[in-house]
Amino acid sequence: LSPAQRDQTLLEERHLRFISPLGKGNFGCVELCRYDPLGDNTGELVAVKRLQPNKQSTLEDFQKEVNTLSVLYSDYIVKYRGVCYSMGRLSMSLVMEYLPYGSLIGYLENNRHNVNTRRMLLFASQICKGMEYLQTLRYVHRDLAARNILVASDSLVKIADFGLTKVIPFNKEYYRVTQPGESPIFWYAPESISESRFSHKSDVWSFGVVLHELFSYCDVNCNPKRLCMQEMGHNVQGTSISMHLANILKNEWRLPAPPNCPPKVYGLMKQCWAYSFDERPCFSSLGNQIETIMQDERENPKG
Ligand SMILES: CCS(=O)(=O)N1CC(CC#N)(n2cc(-c3nc(Nc4ccc(C(=O)OC(C)(C)C)cc4)nc4[nH]ccc34)cn2)C1
Repeated sequence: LSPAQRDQTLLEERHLRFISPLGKGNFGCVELCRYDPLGDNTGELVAVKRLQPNKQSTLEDFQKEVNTLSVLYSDYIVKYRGVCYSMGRLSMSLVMEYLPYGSLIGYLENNRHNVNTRRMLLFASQICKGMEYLQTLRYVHRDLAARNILVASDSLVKIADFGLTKVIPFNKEYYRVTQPGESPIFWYAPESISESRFSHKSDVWSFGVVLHELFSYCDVNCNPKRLCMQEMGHNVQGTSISMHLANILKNEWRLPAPPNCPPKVYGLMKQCWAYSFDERPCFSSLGNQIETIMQDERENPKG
């Protein structure tokens, strides 16, 4: 964006009217606000991510997240609306479109009985398209999980929360992080767990875990962390949890098929969970396979 255009996305803190909290994470929180410059309640509802300045999260990291989201244009990625500086640029807020149905986890828990296989496959194909777009810009999301997928309507989901997103350098096919921080290791590919290597193919692994969450209706009793901890036995002595997890994955253990999950869908998950990253499918191949399964579902609906 040119400096002049960029100013359009420079919003004024004083026009943001707080309404209610929407979500919370380790480095920030998200609020529902109305951006109401006319002061007559005709302004747009927006989701505002406030930076919780603490030791880990810095203004610099947050600025990178804003810079990432501000250049992404996809129907399947939450829209950037602008940025607000406050405390004389010592703090900032990221303003985004408000998605009324909230996170995929809450949506599936509350709508379990009217979300059938076809709808789940539609959501899966939308996430896949969003990830395919991200890949064209050489971004790896690094935190693809149902908790970071938002529901715009009964037939549209979007990828959100680009706090861990990194650009892969042009001379490499992966990104290596130094400080793993609060890692969601139960969504991580083996090479991400043991070598902190992140690539489009490690995002594909996480996509497989999101498929598992989708077809488990995000049921808390069979979420990835719980199933992995059960497999490892809760008495993980000595070896760190991540070492233990890396071992069971190396010994070919994988998340079990969710109850009533169509075999072809579990087959997709298994492809995403190929131990070596070059055997995992790319997002465009996954998208095509999902479309094919959707076609079969249309012809002989089971779920
Ligand atoms: C990681 C640290 S984080 O703190 O930055 N953080 C958490 C995060 C995880 C992700 N993604 N998050 C994003 C939103 C969010 N929510 C929404 N709408 C809704 C609509 C309804 C509801 C709802 O019913 O909620 C209750 C509490 C059950 C009543 C919730 C949210 N629209 C959005 N547009 C852009 C972001 C965004 C919320 N949490 C990102």
